[in-house]
Amino acid sequence: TRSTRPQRMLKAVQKNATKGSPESVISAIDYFCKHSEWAMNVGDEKGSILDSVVTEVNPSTVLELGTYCGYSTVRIARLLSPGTKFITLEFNPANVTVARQIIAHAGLQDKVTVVEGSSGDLIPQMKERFGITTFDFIFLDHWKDRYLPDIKLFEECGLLRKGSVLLADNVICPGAPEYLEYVRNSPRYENRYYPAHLEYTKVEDGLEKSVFLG
Ligand SMILES: Nc1ncnc2c1ncn2[C@@H]1O[C@H](/C=C/CNC(=O)c2cc([N+](=O)[O-])cc(O)c2O)[C@@H](O)[C@H]1O
Ligand SMILES: [Mg+2]
Repeated sequence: TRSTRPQRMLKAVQKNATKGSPESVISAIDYFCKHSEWAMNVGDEKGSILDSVVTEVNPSTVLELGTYCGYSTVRIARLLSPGTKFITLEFNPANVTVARQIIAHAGLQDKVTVVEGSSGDLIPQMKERFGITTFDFIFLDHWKDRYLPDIKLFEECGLLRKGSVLLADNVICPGAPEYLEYVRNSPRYENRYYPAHLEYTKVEDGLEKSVFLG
């Protein structure tokens, strides 16, 4: 049967990227998406903004929602200090398999734990299963209608502390209007919008950074 786009992306990484080099894995995926097949990775333009926020926060605990093929996982993991606890959640087992291989090709398999399952089920398990108290940095890039229920889940489960930073992809395209309205109208968050473009296109998109005020 025909291969899937994530499988073709993995092949492109294994063929073109230097093993153990996160930068070459990132470049190989961006090249694949620009010249072979578009894919919903955060991409290089928004990826640079992601890099700058991760570097600024310098988190000790990180959560990513929606691993997909592991592109943003590699971008984040390559910037983390030793000893940082980084968990990424993905409910499609085929994507978990591809992501783990792309992350391993970058040599970052010891920096991040890819957990198969849905955020709705796994977020309430973070404390007991992974020994997490609170997350310093959270990257939201899964189904857009899950952003709002999941931020409420973070609050309910006590997984945010004063200063926790949430960064949400695609708040313009495909859009997460209910999430945006929530964080921008809540007195518990300080927000900043980073304008950019939908990965590998000229379509307007951007990232919303929200700092929990406690
Ligand atoms: N609740 C959940 N728990 C765990 N994993 C979950 C999840 N919901 C979705 N996922 C996984 O996260 C990825 C989905 C991303 C949705 N992004 C998108 O739909 C998307 C679309 C465009 N676009 O259409 O232009 C551009 C983008 O940058 C995008 O991120 C898939 O790998 C999916 O299996
Ligand atoms: Mg996205």
